[in-house]
Amino acid sequence: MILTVTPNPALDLTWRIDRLVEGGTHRADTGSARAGGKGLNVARVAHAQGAPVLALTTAGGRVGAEFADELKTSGVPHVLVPVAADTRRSIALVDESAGDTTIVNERGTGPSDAEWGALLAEVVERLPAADVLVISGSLPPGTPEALLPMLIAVGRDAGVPVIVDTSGPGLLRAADAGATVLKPNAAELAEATGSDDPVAAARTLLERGAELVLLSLGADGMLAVTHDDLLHARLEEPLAGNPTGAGDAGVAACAVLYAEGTRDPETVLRRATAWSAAAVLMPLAGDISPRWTALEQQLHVTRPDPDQFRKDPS
Ligand SMILES: O=P(O)(O)OC[C@@]1(O)O[C@H](CO)[C@@H](O)[C@@H]1O
Repeated sequence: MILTVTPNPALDLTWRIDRLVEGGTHRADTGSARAGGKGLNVARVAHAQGAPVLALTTAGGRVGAEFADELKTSGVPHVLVPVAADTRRSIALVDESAGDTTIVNERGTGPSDAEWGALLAEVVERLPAADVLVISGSLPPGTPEALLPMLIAVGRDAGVPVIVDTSGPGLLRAADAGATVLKPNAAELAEATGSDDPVAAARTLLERGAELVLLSLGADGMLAVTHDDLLHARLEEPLAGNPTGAGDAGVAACAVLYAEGTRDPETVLRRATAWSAAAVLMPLAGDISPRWTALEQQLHVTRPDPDQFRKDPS
């Protein structure tokens, strides 16, 4: 079973608009509201592909009630730890003409120490049945620094691989705490390490303890960086659509393979890139298109020159 933990869940609100105009008023058909946050998306994708999952997160207030309702309807197995603070919202405006999406993520309100304790206790209780632990998404303001290392430590103590997709200082903390796989995007990695050389920055995460860094490059595909290899997977032409949740689909692919005992970096990279691309074809985060198998076959996988990913300082 894949156990996902989402420390900062969100009710994902998505609207499709013809064209985003800064400062303009937009009209849209009724939008959708879905229980989101990165770990929820990972669980949804893996569940839809037939993998056993359990999504663990918190829910609180009026927004949390809507979040819980939608999650129940989705059929994704889950456990919600009740919290006092309102669950946050994440707003996605899908610009149909530009083919891109603008996101506003509320920062969220952190649970109390007792509520964090209850979430951690749930993780510990469920871990014996898990084959992999996924910790995904941002950490709400006020999250104790020790929380992420503690979550990773309980996963490691249970003997399961721990996959972490987070941003900010949490990324380095996760590497230090012994996360098995890290999945930053290029901007998150640059921000956390201060380096304009993504491959060198990914290798610093490996030195801190990870065995694999999956680095998403948006339209340019994904890199798999290990201690002794560098692989790049990409499609000939990038796909147009809604990229929200594409990275989560990549994490789901990695989790499914790790849960099955497949840790070969090239296999993981191919599946993660294909599921990410297949997510772009779907209107909402948390879904992937059945075209993923065809996309996987169309991928170009190379051992590139690491310098080609360096950001030109000019
Ligand atoms: O604020 P975070 O946790 O970094 O991101 C939250 C979020 O934007 O990420 C998902 C897409 O990856 C959305 O479903 C979700 O609400």
